[in-house]
Amino acid sequence: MAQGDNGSSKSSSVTPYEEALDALSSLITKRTRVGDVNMEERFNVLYKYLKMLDLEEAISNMKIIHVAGTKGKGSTCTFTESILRNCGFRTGLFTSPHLIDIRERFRLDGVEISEEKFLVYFWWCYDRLKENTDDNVPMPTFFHFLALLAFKIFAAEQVDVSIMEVGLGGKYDATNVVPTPIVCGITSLGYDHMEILGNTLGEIAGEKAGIFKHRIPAFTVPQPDEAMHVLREKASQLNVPLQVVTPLDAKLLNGSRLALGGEHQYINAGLAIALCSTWLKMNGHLEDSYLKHIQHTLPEKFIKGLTTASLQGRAQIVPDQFINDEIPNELVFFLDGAHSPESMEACARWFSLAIKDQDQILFHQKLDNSNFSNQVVKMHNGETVQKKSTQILLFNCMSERNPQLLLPHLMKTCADHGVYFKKALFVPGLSVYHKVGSHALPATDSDVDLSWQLTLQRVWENLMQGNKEGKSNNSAPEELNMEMSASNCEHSAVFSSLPLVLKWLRDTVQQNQSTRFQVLVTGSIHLIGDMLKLVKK
Ligand SMILES: Nc1ncnc2c1ncn2[C@@H]1O[C@H](COP(=O)(O)OP(=O)(O)OP(=O)(O)O)[C@@H](O)[C@H]1O
Repeated sequence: MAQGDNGSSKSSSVTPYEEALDALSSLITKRTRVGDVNMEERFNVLYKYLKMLDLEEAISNMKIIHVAGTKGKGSTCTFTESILRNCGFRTGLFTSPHLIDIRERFRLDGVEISEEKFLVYFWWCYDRLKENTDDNVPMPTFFHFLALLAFKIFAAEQVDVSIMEVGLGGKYDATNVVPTPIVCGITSLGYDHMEILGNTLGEIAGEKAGIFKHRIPAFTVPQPDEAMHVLREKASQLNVPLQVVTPLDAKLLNGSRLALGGEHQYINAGLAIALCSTWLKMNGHLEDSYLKHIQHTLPEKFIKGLTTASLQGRAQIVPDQFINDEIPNELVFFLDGAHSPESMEACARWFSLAIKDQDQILFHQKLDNSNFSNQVVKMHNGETVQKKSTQILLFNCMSERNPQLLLPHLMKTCADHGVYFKKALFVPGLSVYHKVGSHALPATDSDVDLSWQLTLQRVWENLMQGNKEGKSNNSAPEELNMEMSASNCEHSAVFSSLPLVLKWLRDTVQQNQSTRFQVLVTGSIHLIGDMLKLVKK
């Protein structure tokens, strides 16, 4: 029987799945900072766990694609999985973090693992580790356990290819126990997790290049010189043939669109194509000559993979279901889990283009269906007015991040595209980051500490003061009633919870029927997960 956090037995109302999540939560420890612990020593313990789980041989036989990087790992892995699945292979995909359910991290043939299978493999690993660990070799930490579980699942399910996304860094990441991957990929590098990985791009690149293995081919995307220099140096030390892949040329998709939105996805797609073609070649499925052609034409199965892949919370557009029944498309959420300066820019570019695209789509819908009046709205007094779009920012980021870096990148890139936010809303996350399952939800809304959100608000208001010329191009609504916010300033507001934000947005939409609200939700993948839980109910 699993024990609760306070040591008491769980009541019988706890489902087996919740019971497993409770056990998983017990493995969560505070994140290690450099100097706290010997990273190498901690990494090396993983080999003991592999032995306990009898996974050593299975891992060395797996046909693994291993991907590290700062931005685009999840997207690159998702494209890679989708391409190889469409080529007819059984796939296993391990990614992080998850948005709503931990099982999103383990996909078999493109679908998250079923609860039944998860439970079987979970307890198989957990129980064995419990039996074999002690004070000298304690239970693995949360992420170590998840990576071990992924290896177990993919081995037992006998997938043809395992695509493993590094959780953090590379060299000492739990996924790096793989001895001989088929091919490695390094996505776009930038500044993130500097407290753990180092302060320069060179140091960060060095950590990520820690996934390179002797003579195993590796690919990367165009990188800043400082990072590329280190990647090349590390590659040559290990005789790794390292190639730089250019972004996918959109023309190769024969008029279709990439399934994941944003210009940056062409970089990730280019890398995914290189990883897949190398994996196919190394496993005897592609001729060399064919690989040369791939620069000029893409096989249909590759196109299908790239245009049907799916990943939640990255450039995802979700119309609010609640509003939609009555007034279509008045409140639309643009969700993107960007949380580093570079990804903020990518996200801002995507949002700025996507809102224009959305207006286009609605305009065409109107032409196709004369009853669907989305550009023009009839007011209570019978008057018809032209509908306007207003942009709202909904933001939160973890306190380790520097809002002085993130928010200016976001504001400037949007402004460069002529997009100005009517209001920025700051709100704490709903779930507790370091818990899973029912533990992830706080017991009560009261006593929420809003000091971080008030700091974010100050940064935003200062930016707006310094940017007076960047006036809003949204002419409506004139007044937004911010009654429910904890702190209302000229350009922003702080709310104490996401449900309150959602209620305020829905009320505001009702009160401003001539306006379409386009809400960019970003800054934290956890915020995106919380938002999806609320709006997709
Ligand atoms: N090649 C890229 N260059 C810059 N930004 C990118 C790129 N790819 C993705 N992004 C941005 O990063 C966000 C996260 O994308 P993705 O999940 O693919 O990356 P990740 O490396 O797995 O990130 P995480 O740090 O969340 O694990 C996206 O929502 C987008 O804003």
